[in-house]
Amino acid sequence: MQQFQLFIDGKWIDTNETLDVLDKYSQEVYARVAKAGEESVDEAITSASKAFEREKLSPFERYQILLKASQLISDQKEELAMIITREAGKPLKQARAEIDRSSQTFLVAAEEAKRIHGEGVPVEAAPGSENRMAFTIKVPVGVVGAISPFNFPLNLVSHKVAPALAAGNAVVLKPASKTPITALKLAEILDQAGLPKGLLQVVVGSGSTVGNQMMKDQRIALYSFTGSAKVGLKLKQETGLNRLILELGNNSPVIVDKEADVELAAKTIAAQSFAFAGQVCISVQRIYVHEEVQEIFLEKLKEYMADLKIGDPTDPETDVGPMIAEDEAERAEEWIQEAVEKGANIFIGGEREGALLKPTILTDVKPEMRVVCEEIFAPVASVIPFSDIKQCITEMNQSDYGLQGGIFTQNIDTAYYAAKHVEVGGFMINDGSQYRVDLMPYGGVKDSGNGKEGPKYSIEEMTEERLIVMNLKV
Ligand SMILES: NC(=O)c1ccc[n+]([C@@H]2O[C@H](COP(=O)([O-])OP(=O)(O)OC[C@H]3O[C@@H](n4cnc5c(N)ncnc54)[C@H](O)[C@@H]3O)[C@@H](O)[C@H]2O)c1
Ligand SMILES: O=C[C@H](O)CS(=O)(=O)O
Repeated sequence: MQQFQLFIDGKWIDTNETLDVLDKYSQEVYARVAKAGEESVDEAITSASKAFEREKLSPFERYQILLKASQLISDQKEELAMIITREAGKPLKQARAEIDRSSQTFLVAAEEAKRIHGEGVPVEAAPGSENRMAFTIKVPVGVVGAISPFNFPLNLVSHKVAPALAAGNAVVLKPASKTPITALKLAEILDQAGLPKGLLQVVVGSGSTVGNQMMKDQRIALYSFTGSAKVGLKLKQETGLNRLILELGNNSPVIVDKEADVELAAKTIAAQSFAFAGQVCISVQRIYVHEEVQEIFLEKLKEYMADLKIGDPTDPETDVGPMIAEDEAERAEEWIQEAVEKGANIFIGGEREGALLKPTILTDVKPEMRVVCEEIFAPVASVIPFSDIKQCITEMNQSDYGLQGGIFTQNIDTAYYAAKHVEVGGFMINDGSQYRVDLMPYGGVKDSGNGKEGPKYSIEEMTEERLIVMNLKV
C-alpha cells in the first residue's frame, strides 16, 4: 500500500495520525495519508503567508512554472488517471479526459498570467482634476484557501490552484478527504515545475477539522470553495468579511423541444446524465420533453442507455462505475423509492448492488419530489412532459439552483427565449447542461453559488483592483 505525506513549505511532512483512502470499487484500503492536525494547518497557513511576502515572481516566471506543470500533467496522464479511478471510482476513460482537461486548465492559466492588467481611468475629465492622471493595476489578494470536492480530484483542484498562482498568490489547499492522493501528486508536479517553496501547501483531513480551522483563520484573504450548498452556506456564515467564491450544486434542467433533433438529444442526455455515476454538478437531472416527442425520445434514450457499460471503473470500456460510497448509493435508492411511493414510475434501472446504482430514468414525477427539486448527485434523471415552453421554463425556474442548463431545438426563437429566461450561469443550445471547456466562465446563480471559475475569470476574483492617481505639475 502506498503512503503519502502532507506538503507544507515545500517539504513532505508526516504526522502522528493517518487517513485511509479506499479503492472505491473494491472497497480495499488503497493508500494511507498523513492527516493534518491543528498544528499542521497553522504551519501551512504561516508558510503560505511568509511565501506570499517573500516570493515575488514575475508574470513570465509564473507562466513558465504553470506551462511546465501543464506538460508534466500530460506526461503523467496514465498514472494520474489510474489514481483518480482508484480513489474516486471514476471510469478510466473519464479519468483520462479529466487529466487532459487539467493540463488545459494549467495551460490557459499560464497564458492568462501574462495578460493581467488594469485600465486607464480618465480622472482629468472631472473639474479640478485637469492635471491628474489615473490607472488601475491588479494585485494578488494574498493567501487563497482552496477547499475542493471529491468528484474532480484533479481538474477542480487545478481550477483553484492554477489561477491563484497565475495571479501571484500563495495557496493552502484542502482536498476532499475521500480523494486526496491526486492533489498530493499535483503538489509533486508543481514542485518539479519549479514552484518556490511555500507557494502551495496541501493539508489533508476532514471538513469538520481542517476545513473548519481554515475557515476561522484571518490570514486567509480569499476562500475558493467547491462543494455542496450546505457546506457553502456554512462557509458564508463563518468567513465574515473575507472574500469567498462559492461553486455549489445543481439539479440541471435540459429541454427537449418539439423541434429538437431527438436523436442528438437522446444520445447526449444518455451520456450526460450518467457520466461518473451522475456525480457531476452539471449532470442532466431534469429532462423536460415536449409531449409531441416524448414517446420517440424515451425510445431513443432507452437504446442509448442500453449501450452504457456498467461496472469496474478500471476497465477502459466502462461508462458507469460505483458511486463514491455505498451509503450515497443507498441514499439515492431511498429517494427513488420515495418518488415511486408518491406515484413516479421507474422507466429504466433502479437496481443497486453495493455502491453501483444502475442508470435510472423516472417518469410521472412531481415537482415536489426530492428526485426533482433537490440535487440527487447519482445516476438518476427524470423525464417531465410539457406542452407550453413558457410554462415549462417557469416550472424549471422554481429550482433553488441555477448552475447550467440546456435546450435541444432547431427553432432559433425558442432557443433564444429559453437562453434569456432560464435562470442559470450558463446555457447550452443543442447540447446538455454538462458541456464545459476549461477556458469558459463557469459558475452559478441562486443556491449554485457566486463568482466564476475558468482561469481568466478566477484571476479577476483572486486579484484586487488598485487605483493609482498621479498629481502632475504639467
Ligand atoms: N459548482 C461546481 O463547480 C461544483 C463542482 C463539483 C462539485 N460540486 C458540488 O459538490 C458536491 C459534492 O461534493 P462533496 O460531496 O465533496 O461536497 P462537500 O460539500 O461535502 O465537500 C466539499 C469540500 O468541503 C469540505 N468540507 C466539508 N465540511 C466542511 C466544513 N464544515 N468546513 C469546511 N470544509 C468542509 C470537504 O471536506 C470537501 O473538501 C455536490 O453538491 C456538487 O454539486 C459543485
Ligand atoms: O462537478 C462539477 C464540475 O464543475 C464539472 S466539470 O469538471 O466542470 O466538468
